[in-house]
Amino acid sequence: MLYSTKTPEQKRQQFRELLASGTIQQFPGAFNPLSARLIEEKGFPGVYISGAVLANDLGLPDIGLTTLTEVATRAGQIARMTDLPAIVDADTGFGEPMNVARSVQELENAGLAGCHIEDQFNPKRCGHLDGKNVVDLETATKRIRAAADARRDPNFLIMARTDIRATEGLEAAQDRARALVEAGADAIFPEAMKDLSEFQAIRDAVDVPILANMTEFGQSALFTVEELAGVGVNMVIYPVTLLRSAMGAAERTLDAITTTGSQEAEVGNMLTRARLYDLVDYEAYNRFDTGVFNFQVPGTN
Ligand SMILES: C[C@](O)(C(=O)O)[C@H](CC(=O)O)C(=O)O
Ligand SMILES: [Mg+2]
Repeated sequence: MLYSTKTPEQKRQQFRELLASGTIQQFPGAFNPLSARLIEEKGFPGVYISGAVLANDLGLPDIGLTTLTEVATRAGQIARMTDLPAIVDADTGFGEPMNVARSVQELENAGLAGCHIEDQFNPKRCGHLDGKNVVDLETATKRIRAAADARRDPNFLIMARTDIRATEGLEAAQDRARALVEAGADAIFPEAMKDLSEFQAIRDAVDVPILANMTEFGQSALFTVEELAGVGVNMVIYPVTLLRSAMGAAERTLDAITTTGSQEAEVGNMLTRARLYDLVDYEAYNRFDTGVFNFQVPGTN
């Protein structure tokens, strides 16, 4: 009821244990707080919060237009609706290394279990598009060092994302991944890997957990969780998947209303009223209300 029953510290500890478990972890992307509850109910171990989704949800393209305040607020709303650890996409960290330090503290305050910070130039773009630029090694490592030094909870996970594969190739990505770990990264997100052997190459380069981004319509094929586990990937995200599904469903329903004059044809695909009430834990609020209001004050009647 109301919100998570676990503290952010407990969730960060839980996240560290999941990553150390030796089993690959699947984190679907929540597009709002309610979808985080659905992810938890379906048995997933954690929630991803995508920068692309946060931007697109506001009707904006994913080019670094969202502010730290917007991202921390929305990510916090999502994180507090679930007992699962939630990690957030912090883009380039919202500025210079000093800003990155502040960003990490704000995301800690918002109850997140970790974040990833990438080595793109600002304005950044989706990692699966052409025309990306990455910052030099010194700038990239300074961002990560600032992030790692700024956290107060040692379990808050700092993941370094590198976009360098697209511009300088796989060996450069291996070198950069090693340098980012050296700078304090707890995990590596190698962006836009072309095939499984590339994930394997990153696995061979570093000892920390690595993440695979299974975003649709991108550079990587949609590998199965078994395939990714086979090359040593520790966690996989489906960042925009639920937003794409939900918006696809919304478009079909709007078209049905237009073409048939009613939404009737789509009702079977909708979450029922009962399921929706279930997700918001309606029943528990009823019980709470009854408990509060059904009492007698001794001696007054
Ligand atoms: C993972 C990602 O950074 C995101 O914001 O979700 C995006 C996803 C996408 O645009 O499909 C990315 O840059 O890969
Ligand atoms: Mg992003």
